[in-house]
Amino acid sequence: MDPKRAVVGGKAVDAYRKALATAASAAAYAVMARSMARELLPAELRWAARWAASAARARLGWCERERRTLVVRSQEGGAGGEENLLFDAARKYLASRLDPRAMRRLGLTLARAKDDAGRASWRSLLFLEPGDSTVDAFEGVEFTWTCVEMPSSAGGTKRHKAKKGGEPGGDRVFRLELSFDAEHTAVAVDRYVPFVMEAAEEAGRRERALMICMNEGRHWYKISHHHPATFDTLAMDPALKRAIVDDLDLFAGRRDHYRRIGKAWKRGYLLYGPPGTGKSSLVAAMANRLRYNIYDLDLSHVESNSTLQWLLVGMSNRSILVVEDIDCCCDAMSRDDDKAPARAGNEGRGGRDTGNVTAASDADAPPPRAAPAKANSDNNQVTLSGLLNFIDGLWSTSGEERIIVFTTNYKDRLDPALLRPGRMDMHVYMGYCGWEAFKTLAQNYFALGDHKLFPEMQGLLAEVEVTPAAVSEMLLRSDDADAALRGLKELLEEKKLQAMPEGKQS
Ligand SMILES: Nc1ncnc2c1ncn2[C@@H]1O[C@H](COP(=O)(O)OP(=O)(O)OP(=O)(O)O)[C@@H](O)[C@H]1O
Repeated sequence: MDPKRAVVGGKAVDAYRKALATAASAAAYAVMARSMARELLPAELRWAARWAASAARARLGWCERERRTLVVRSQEGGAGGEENLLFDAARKYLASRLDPRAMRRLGLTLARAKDDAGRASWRSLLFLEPGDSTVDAFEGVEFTWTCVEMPSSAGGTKRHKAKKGGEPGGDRVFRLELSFDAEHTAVAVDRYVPFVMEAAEEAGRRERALMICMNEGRHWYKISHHHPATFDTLAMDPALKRAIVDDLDLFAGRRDHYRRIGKAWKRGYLLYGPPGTGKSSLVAAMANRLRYNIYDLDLSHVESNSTLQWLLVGMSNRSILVVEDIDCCCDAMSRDDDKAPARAGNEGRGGRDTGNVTAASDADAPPPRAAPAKANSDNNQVTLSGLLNFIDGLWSTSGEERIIVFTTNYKDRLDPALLRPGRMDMHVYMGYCGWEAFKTLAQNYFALGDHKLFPEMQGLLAEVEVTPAAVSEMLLRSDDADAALRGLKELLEEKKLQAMPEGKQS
């Protein structure tokens, strides 16, 4: 062995021994001093010494802050009580906040969720292990969540324990403790706890499978909604897309605003443009963004205003009511009304009746004349005014967070009642495929940001009317981007030729 290294090693061992001896004697002195003080000093003097120490700490700003703790048990009122919804919400909220990279130890479990149609799905869920804590910040205040294991006798029935607040399949029961500085009690109770509940609800909504509901008789039939359209995949003018997204986000976050101004929390969009320009895709993108269910109302299957009312009140909150091709519905309703003059003057509820469906604007229609009783008894034919009145009236107060979308290929054919200001809040034109829309499609289909055919494509798209649906169809034809773009170029050239006056085609 190198003698130099042996000397250095020996010195290190000596230094370590000395440090150990010093630490041991310091600890022994401390223990001795504390027991001497306890025996020799009277209680009053000890109390005074403690008081002086804490006063000194307070002066120097070292005072320990007063803390408050809210205990969130899995069952209200202890064992066997009602399930505590806040416990569930807090667990869900924490699951979305816990970061496995930042924590030494975390629980992981599988949770079973059911969608509105009763279909089950599984997802993994992180949770705090007993004895562990995590800190969350809200409005600049630190909140500490701690998971505490409860004595087994306090946990309720075995079945209950396994279901709520317990380890899946086990019989251990936990509670959550939320602690914070006492001065922030109002923030905790008035704002943080509601925020946690809201965030947990939102997390639940994000996980929930979406449904599309179709009417039959007075009922809605639900099926899962898996339309993959999103605002990223929608090919349309970027500024218009941004405006719609902003409008939707503003709407969805405005519960208090709508309450304050005393208006129903609903918003109407009229989507118009040629077939195949993405109106239905836009509705799907809206639903996917907001996590709303879609209610696709087929008015041709609705026999009467009363059926319509049943259907509308049967819709859930946070949903989109869609009436496609509303111009055709208006036509059909107008024709019905022409054929049945006896019904005139008796449509709708609450006396907001126009009687004349073509003049469905409730604002402009003359007051209805008293109608014969017979006419009243069979006046239930569904009308545009019935639909609009109900959407504006009773229905809008029977639920919250509703979006109404009417689509049409022919805006100019619409009844003026539909276009009246305040009825459809936003009119969105879905047009032919322009250069920007094409770039989105090229990106979606082939992850292409650029291509040698792009300059030519840009020129052709400026001259030719082609729908995004037709472009999508050409891009779908091949997995090879070059081949697909060549096919599309041929289609555009052909369309350009067709659009030329006959003499100029060569
Ligand atoms: N703007 C678009 N962005 C992306 N894809 C689109 C767009 N427009 C159409 N498509 C494609 O074409 C298909 C048909 O489009 P969609 O049904 O949304 O059009 P539409 O305007 O609702 O037509 P219609 O008026 O006939 O109901 C979609 O499934 C999609 O693949």
